[in-house]
Amino acid sequence: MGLWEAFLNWLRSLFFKQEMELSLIGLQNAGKTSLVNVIATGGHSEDMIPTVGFNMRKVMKGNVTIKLWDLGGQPRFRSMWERYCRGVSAIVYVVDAADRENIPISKSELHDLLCKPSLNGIPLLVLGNKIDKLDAVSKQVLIDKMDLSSIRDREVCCYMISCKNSTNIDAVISWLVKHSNTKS
Ligand SMILES: Nc1nc2c(ncn2[C@@H]2O[C@H](COP(=O)(O)OP(=O)(O)OP(=O)(O)O)[C@@H](O)[C@H]2O)c(=O)[nH]1
Ligand SMILES: [Mg+2]
Repeated sequence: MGLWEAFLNWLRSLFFKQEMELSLIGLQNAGKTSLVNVIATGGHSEDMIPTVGFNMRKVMKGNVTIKLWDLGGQPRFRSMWERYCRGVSAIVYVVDAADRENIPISKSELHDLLCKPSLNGIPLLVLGNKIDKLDAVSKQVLIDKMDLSSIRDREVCCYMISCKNSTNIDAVISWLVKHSNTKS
């Protein structure tokens, strides 16, 4: 970053509240909690405990404070998703790209959620996780299977990531930081 750009960013930070609130959604075992961990500490663990209900974590990235709602993905927790997505700066939807069998369920849960009028217009970041696995689908296949092109009422972006190998996590963080001013 050049000196002038850094100066402008600093100036901008004085006028804009660099804060954002996000919700992490997706089926159980998709890797939502792993994503929070890799964003917060850079670490990955194989044995994770399924999230019961939800967890809240605050992470600082540069001068942006990101408040993350990490929700449980098991069927019994899915009815809470909408409540925790209301008013957030962005919805991050995590999909296990290697679990081909469950992608159709993930798709229908996503589209059911986006139908809710309270979530109108909230930007969506879809993450195909676990691309370190050999049977992970490609980005184009994920976009098709999740029917992302049918979503027209909001900004949609998709990245393929691996929490295990930290692949593309930097792209995720810069997308998030770029969307932090929406609440200012
Ligand atoms: N190979 C591989 N495994 C991963 C990756 N990310 C997460 N996992 C594993 O996937 C499993 C589930 O991860 P979690 O982060 O607990 O999944 P979750 O989406 O939070 O699940 P719930 O809390 O039940 O909704 C764990 O065994 C992780 O180690 C990845 O990028 N690659
Ligand atoms: Mg979890």
